[in-house]
Amino acid sequence: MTDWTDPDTFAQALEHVETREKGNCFEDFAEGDVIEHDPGLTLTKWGNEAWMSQTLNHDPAYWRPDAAADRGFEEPPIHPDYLTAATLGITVEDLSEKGGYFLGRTDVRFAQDAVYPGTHMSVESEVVNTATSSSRPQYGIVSWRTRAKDLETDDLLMSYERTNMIPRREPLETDGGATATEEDDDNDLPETFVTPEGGYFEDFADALEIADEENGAVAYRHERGRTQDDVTVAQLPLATLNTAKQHHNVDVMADSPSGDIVTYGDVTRSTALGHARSDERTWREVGFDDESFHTFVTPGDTVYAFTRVLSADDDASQDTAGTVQFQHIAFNQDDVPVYSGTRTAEIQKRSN
Ligand SMILES: C/C(=C\C(=O)O)C(=O)SCCNC(=O)CCNC(=O)[C@H](O)C(C)(C)COP(=O)(O)OP(=O)(O)OC[C@H]1O[C@@H](n2cnc3c(N)ncnc32)[C@H](O)[C@@H]1OP(=O)(O)O
Repeated sequence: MTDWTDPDTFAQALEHVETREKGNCFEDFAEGDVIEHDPGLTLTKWGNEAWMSQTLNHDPAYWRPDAAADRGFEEPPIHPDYLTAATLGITVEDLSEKGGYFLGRTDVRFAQDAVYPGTHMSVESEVVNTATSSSRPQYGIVSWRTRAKDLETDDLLMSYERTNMIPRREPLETDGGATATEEDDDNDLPETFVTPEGGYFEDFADALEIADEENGAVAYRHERGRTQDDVTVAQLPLATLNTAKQHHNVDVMADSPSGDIVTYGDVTRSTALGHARSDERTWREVGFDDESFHTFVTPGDTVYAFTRVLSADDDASQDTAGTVQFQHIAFNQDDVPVYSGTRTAEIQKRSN
């Protein structure tokens, strides 16, 4: 009788059987398609705290009831980064499990003042664009508009537009691109770099004024770094039901360009944002735009953050805050940018 567990026999069996594949290829997406994502996720205090602790988002308003009350929350709410990561995590099985890389995201907006633990989410995505990748004929580029709702009330919680590279079932016959353009080496970095004196709205507004007078920029780096480990690379994305093999299958990823599992883009950006927020008095997160993931982050890499202050506007949802627009750049131990994006946040005023 055949012993199917004999290693030689089993190796032969593996050669002959089909693999029950997961995920969709580029050809499976057509503009206008709406996909309702099956996995549900209940936003838990545990998930929230695991995410925030490991990404160094230690703002007391998300941890302590008294600090939450001071900020106008009923209880410590779900952190906007965890809400964002959990929304995207649920979509991976349908949208990008085939192996697509998360290239970027824009128009990230939060529809509620706060979302609380215990909220059951339902998430859907609409295909808004499909495009040929001129540089990589084995991939296409797909963008989706994703919306997360409260399953019970149907209220919108958040939405964004995300873009991924998605493997084609049939690689396109092209010359492979040759689209590289001459890099423009000219940079127009200012001579003066101003650092705000503190983390209140006025500190950012004052720094912008000084920079303006000196033809400079408000730009600085944050001291903290977070080295990527099993928890950040594999555990955090899996806790959002993100099934992307990039984050947890070392065997498959050994043959990929990164040669290793890679950090979930939302972990990279949330970690950099955590560093930045530790140097400011955040009141509310308003939104994010033009987010890009420039290169891989792998276990052992350290994520640092750099901030540029773009504008400060004395207008917010309440008088005790103003609105600041930042550009945040996450970079690694070799000073290579791995993520960039603009962020709009309400920042507390000093008089508060
Ligand atoms: C959740 C998840 C996965 C999932 O979801 O399941 C993850 O967390 S995974 C981890 C986070 N992620 C990464 O680790 C990727 C880091 N990144 C890279 O490693 C490199 O980026 C690359 C190897 C992928 C490509 O490398 P590269 O080929 O040198 O890159 P580029 O030439 O810049 O871009 C190629 C083509 O993508 C177009 N393009 C770029 N950015 C955008 C954008 N923002 N919007 C629309 N189109 C864009 C570009 O316009 C070009 O288009 P063409 O092919 O037509 O020229």
